[in-house]
Amino acid sequence: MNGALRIGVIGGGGWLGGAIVRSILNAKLTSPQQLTLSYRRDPPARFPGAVWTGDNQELVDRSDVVIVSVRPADWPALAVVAGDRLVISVMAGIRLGQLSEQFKANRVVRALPNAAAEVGKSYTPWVASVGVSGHDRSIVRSIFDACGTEDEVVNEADLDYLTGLTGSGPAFPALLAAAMIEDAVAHGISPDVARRGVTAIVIGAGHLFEQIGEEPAETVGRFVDYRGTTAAAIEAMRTGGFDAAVSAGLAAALKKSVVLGHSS
Ligand SMILES: NC(=O)C1=CN([C@@H]2O[C@H](COP(=O)(O)OP(=O)(O)OC[C@H]3O[C@@H](n4cnc5c(N)ncnc54)[C@H](OP(=O)(O)O)[C@@H]3O)[C@@H](O)[C@H]2O)C=CC1
Ligand SMILES: O=C(O)[C@@H]1CCC=N1
Repeated sequence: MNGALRIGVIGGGGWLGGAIVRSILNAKLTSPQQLTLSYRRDPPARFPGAVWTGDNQELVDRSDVVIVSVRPADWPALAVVAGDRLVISVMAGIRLGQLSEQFKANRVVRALPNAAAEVGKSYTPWVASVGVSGHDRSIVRSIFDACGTEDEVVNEADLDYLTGLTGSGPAFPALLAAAMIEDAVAHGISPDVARRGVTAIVIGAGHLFEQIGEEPAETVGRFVDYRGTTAAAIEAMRTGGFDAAVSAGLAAALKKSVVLGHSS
């Protein structure tokens, strides 16, 4: 990808939009001067050299690629014409057909990064409309590879499910970690030690999956077979409804993802 690509990010000062901009700049996909970012209220004091505007049509006109990163409830108010530009939405729930119609564009991609984009460790599934070319696909890959890893998926139903699984995903180890820290502190462990220990566990488990390539289910099975403290904990957690709670949570996220598209 060359540095001349003109990229616009609608909502570029937000949580996810800002994380994508930082990743794009770190990867040198473009220069600050070729970036146009939009805000709603006040121009954020971030990304020196980039052009900030409150006018989204100006952003579109200055860009070859337009990333849309406003909340689903705010996107109906975005009355811009993208024409032949590549439009990449990272909004949960909003469908390709809705995007094409609203932005009057036929090169449209629906992607779902996650909060780990802030540290270049997002996983981003994405799906493209029929008008998206091979060259467009390489642009999409380069943007989301800059944020972590990515996969093109085959249909929007997969993306709806993955919105709840990987889009929401960093919150789930955080939920487990928060519960573990709370339990440790309740047992008299100092909050610092509890936090350091639990953080090391989350990172260590991730590295085991990534570097050794063991399936998580195999890890669990190895510990269950060991018949020690871990097996006792796993069996008590499962008896307490752990697997059912995870399934119920992911079903709720999927439902919300579909509802977001219908209600926006
Ligand atoms: N955060 C996450 O972990 C993830 C978020 N997403 C998706 O990313 C999108 C953005 O979410 P997130 O970054 O968390 O939300 P934020 O609220 O942090 O960011 C949204 C930004 O959009 C701005 N904005 C709203 N309307 C306009 C407008 N008309 N023109 C220009 N800017 C506008 C807001 O400005 P202001 O502050 O002035 O209102 C805000 O800065 C959502 O659709 C969400 O579904 C997807 C995956 C993960
Ligand atoms: O919670 C949310 O709605 C956003 C979209 C997916 C992940 N975070």
